[in-house]
Amino acid sequence: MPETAATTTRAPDALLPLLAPLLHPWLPRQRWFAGKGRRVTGFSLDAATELLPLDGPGPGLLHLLLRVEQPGRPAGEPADCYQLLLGVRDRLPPRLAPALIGRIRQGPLAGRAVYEGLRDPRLAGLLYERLRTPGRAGPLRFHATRALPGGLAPRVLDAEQSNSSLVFGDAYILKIFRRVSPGANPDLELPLALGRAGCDRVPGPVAWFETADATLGVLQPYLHGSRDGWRLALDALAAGRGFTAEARGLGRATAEVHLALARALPTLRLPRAETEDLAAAMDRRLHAAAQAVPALLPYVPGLRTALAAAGGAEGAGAVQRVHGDLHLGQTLRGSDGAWAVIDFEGEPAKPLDERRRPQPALRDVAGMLRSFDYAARTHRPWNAQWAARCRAAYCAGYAEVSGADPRADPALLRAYETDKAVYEVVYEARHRPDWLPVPMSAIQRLAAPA
Ligand SMILES: Nc1ncnc2c1ncn2[C@@H]1O[C@H](COP(=O)(O)OP(=O)(O)O)[C@@H](O)[C@H]1O
Ligand SMILES: O=P(O)(O)O[C@H]1O[C@H](CO)[C@@H](O[C@H]2O[C@H](CO)[C@@H](O)[C@H](O)[C@H]2O)[C@H](O)[C@H]1O
Repeated sequence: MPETAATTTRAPDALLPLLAPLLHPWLPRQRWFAGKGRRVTGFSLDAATELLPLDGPGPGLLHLLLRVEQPGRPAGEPADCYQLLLGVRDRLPPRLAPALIGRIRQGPLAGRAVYEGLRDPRLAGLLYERLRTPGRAGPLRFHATRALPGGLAPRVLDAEQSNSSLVFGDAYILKIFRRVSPGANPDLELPLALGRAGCDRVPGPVAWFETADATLGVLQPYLHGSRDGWRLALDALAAGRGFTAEARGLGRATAEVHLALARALPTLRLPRAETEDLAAAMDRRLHAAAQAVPALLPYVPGLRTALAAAGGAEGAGAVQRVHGDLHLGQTLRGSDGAWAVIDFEGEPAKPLDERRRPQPALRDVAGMLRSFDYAARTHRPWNAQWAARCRAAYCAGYAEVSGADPRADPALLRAYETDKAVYEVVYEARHRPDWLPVPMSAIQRLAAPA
């Protein structure tokens, strides 16, 4: 693969002391920073690539794979690795002032402003140009599956969540993974497989970039004019409208995706010992969660009972690749009314090999059922009936396409809902403490006898 332009891979030892004082206060404030609530005790660099020189006349663009040391890491596990794209300029134009991270204090680059490179259209445009022109830049490899148009204006998507996304000319969206783990990211792997299986519910990747062992970013068609299921659900609630037709359509779309994943990738029937392992893993997650969020402690015995069903329930052993973090915010309804499913990364807090493991398709169904509950709970007054009707319509739509009604295995569904609600408690405690009561109300329900 050709080196597509002059690229310097900086000696990390020289850069890190200059950047560390700036990154130290900035990093924990980012929504996508997964290590919230734990001190940052040090940094190291896996790679530092100058996509544009830092000491040239124009803005520099520095790509970093940064390891962040924090206490409490299990023995033998590496520190979390984050992908950063830093802009470096002498003078920051006023429109980029909000993107400032800090100014370098010493060395040959002293006085230069370091800022979020993705917020600079010039630098974001350069990244897109790299994707259009497959090749290498230091350790970074760029791939494209088709010819892509040039000259598309970039903008950052402000709905910043676990990752960062850039839209180019309302034609393509580039997701930059923030926490990077070795292995194929399912957000590239699954949409590619779904495309091969002829599933048109998922926008297919048209370009991506990676290192030898990790996926770093994926470009896919931007569904211009679409609205996400979460916003649509909240709008319906605010207007006092039901959402059952939409929920049924979502159930149908989920089943189509599951059927296509089962065609494209292996499905398995696990022996009882292995389903017991799945249930044991849920139990371990519950205990870890209760340590992290003590409010869970009184509910642990009841939740354990609900989780145990995952070991022995009827359908527990039928597993396949799944979405892994399905909720209303991962669905988009186009102007034609058709639903698309996005973000196949799985739960960002879980290790990659766990996210890629085949699981019962009910895991995704349970995720979406939780989401209807979330939407209803964020509305005042709480509209329990609205959620119940959506949940029933979603399951009915799913059954119409797949031939299997998720409600036929209530104990298994409840186990997966419980696992999801436990995950949500930890997620909210870390990222949005004000939202903690939402999954806690589900915890109370799920911990009570069925
Ligand atoms: N193909 C797409 N077309 C239109 N909007 C999209 C598309 N993919 C993602 N989005 C928008 O970007 C947001 C973030 O994307 P997502 O994949 O969920 O990222 P994250 O992993 O950061 O949660 C979504 O909520 C959605 O609004
Ligand atoms: O979309 P992400 O991959 O970043 O997923 C994470 O963030 C979600 C919130 O943005 C979180 O979802 C939870 O909140 C939603 C409402 O904001 C709700 O619809 C979901 O049902 C609920 O799980 C998700 O869990 C987390 O992984």
